[in-house]
Amino acid sequence: MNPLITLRVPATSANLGSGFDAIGMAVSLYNIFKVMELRPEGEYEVEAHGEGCRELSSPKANLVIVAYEETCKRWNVKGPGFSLWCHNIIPLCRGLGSSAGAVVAGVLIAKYLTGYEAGEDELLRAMTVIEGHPDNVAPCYLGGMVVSCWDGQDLRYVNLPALPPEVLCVVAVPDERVKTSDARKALPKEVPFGDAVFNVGRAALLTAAWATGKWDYLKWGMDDKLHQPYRSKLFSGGEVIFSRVEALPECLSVAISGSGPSVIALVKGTTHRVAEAMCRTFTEHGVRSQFFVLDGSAQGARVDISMELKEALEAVNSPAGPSSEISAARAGEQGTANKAGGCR
Ligand SMILES: Nc1ncnc2c1ncn2[C@@H]1O[C@H](COP(=O)(O)OP(=O)(O)OP(=O)(O)O)[C@@H](O)[C@H]1O
Ligand SMILES: N[C@@H](CCO)C(=O)O
Repeated sequence: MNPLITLRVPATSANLGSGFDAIGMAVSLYNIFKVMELRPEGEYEVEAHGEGCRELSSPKANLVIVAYEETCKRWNVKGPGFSLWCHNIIPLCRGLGSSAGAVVAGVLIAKYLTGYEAGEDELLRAMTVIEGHPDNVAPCYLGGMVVSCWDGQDLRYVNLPALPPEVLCVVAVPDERVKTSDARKALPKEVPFGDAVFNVGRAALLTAAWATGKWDYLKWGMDDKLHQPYRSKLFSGGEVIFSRVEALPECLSVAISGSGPSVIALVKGTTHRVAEAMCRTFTEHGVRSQFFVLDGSAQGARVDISMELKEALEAVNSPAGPSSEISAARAGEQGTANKAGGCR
């Protein structure tokens, strides 16, 4: 059966050190979501593969569906239920924006299943309200490197130029999870004035250096005193990994990716020594890890709408609802609800 809607969303690395809650970049690792068929309002099925497939197979626990429902409520529109097929490559709770990818997908599905006329600004606002901060959802939706500011109601955002091909992102992902909500609880309620001033300068330098290609300034520009000193204690090896990786001349800069525990290094030149130093640090602290060498100029969310969507929406919105014969035949083709395959 052809999907009615196919979405591809990139992973994102937020903060980049100094840009807490404001700066983020899309990287070339993608989740795929497919809306396979429509169902009556409030009825969902999920077939999840890959990362977290067991926990994400329950519609109630699946953030794509939660975000879809919240968006319909925000826009005060009724949307049909649907069966969702997902292939998740982005590791969960590792600081690579898995939740943002799910939120972006849920909001976009709401747009296409309800026909609500939301432009780019409203889509990004709806995504930010659900995620709580814009620095993952903005690059996930728009692609590339994005600077964004959110006051709880309005959002301003600017895309910076993409990383040049000679600068790559090495991301080491340890085999332990840190939920963003826990990583936020580890932050202090107040910070010394000097630390705030430190970060203003660093974040300004980061964006100016990025805009003008002064990559050698990243080591300064990505330095941070607002969150990394507190969060590096939350994962094994976090307190030593930076100094080891920064010592390598090919490493331009290193930061906790998002709320951690993954660590991202921007590298000019060969990547293997940086990847090896990161993974060795995790191994020495008793944690297995994997690494990815990623492109930091990834495209944002991509949506493909099938020709059959209009017809399917008309059928589900008709007073009789979807024909039970069609539903039965499609359920037979698709297999049982919540079927999980290729689980990791
Ligand atoms: N592909 C997905 N489909 C549905 N829900 C997802 C998916 N990926 C993540 N989630 C939800 O998001 C939660 C993880 O969000 P969390 O913000 O803690 O981590 P993260 O987004 O991976 O990291 P960070 O925000 O630091 O980049 C999961 O526990 C799950 O509830
Ligand atoms: N800015 C967010 C990104 C992770 O979602 C944080 O660091 O908590």
